[in-house]
Amino acid sequence: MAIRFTKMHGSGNDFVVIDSRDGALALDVAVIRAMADRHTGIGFDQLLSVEPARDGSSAFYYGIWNGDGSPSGQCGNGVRCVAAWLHRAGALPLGETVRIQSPSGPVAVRMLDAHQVTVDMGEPIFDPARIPFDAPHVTNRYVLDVDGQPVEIGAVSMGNPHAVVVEDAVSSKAMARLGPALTAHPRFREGANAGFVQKLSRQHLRLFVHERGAGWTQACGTGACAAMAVLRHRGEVDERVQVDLPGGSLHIEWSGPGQTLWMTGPAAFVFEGEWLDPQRDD
Ligand SMILES: N[C@H](CCC[C@H](N)C(=O)O)C(=O)O
Repeated sequence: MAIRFTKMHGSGNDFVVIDSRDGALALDVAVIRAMADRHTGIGFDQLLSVEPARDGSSAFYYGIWNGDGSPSGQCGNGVRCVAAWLHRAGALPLGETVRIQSPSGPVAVRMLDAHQVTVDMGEPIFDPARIPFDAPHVTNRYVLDVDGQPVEIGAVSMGNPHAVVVEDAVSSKAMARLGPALTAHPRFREGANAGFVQKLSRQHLRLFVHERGAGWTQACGTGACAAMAVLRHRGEVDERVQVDLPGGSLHIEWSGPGQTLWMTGPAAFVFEGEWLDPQRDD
């Protein structure tokens, strides 16, 4: 079966976007993993499907799968690309705010221009039971045992689970080991995206993320939201923060508990193509 797709990226976090507004898409894990392969497939961090709305108040629903085939509840860079894709398809006028349903709930997107998107990401969730993260109650800091070593983290959900390590200078060797270890830590029973954030000032962060289901990525939108939210919750950053990731910068705005968090950043088109089922013999 041939599947048409659009290749996109948000600050270097790359995606395949598939039009399933007719609701007909049915992909199994094996096909997603084959498409994700950067040698024998298309290559992507996540696959995003644009589907008919599943509730009365959203314009569309979008599905999210990591390159390893695992599902996710939210994708910050991805939903900006879905918004730009809808705009290019004539389904989202510039400046109009539209609700898009995701597996973890609705977000609201607005095209500032053809390549910059601002997203109401909802309120960061610190309740361990909703992250999910194994802890008796909410605190600003948790200490995990990683291979016998104590590691201090913040834990938060943006519709997907995040472990945030705040370090002044994370050695790349330590980070290379800690990223996968935190992603697979048993206290995150559904896994976690592991962010390593350096505070350059109260308005400026540098972030590296080892993503659940995708590994180290050029950028992680929910990771940028999570890192800012953890530091804001500790009172260590202002309500408007620039987050620099290897692939680009995102702008996060959150005044605090009870308020919604906004993320603004780019969305870029790369190419369009057709996935040919590798089993086809023609
Ligand atoms: N790996 C994530 C999903 C993609 C998140 C990231 N690409 C973003 O921009 O937020 C997870 O399994 O929760």
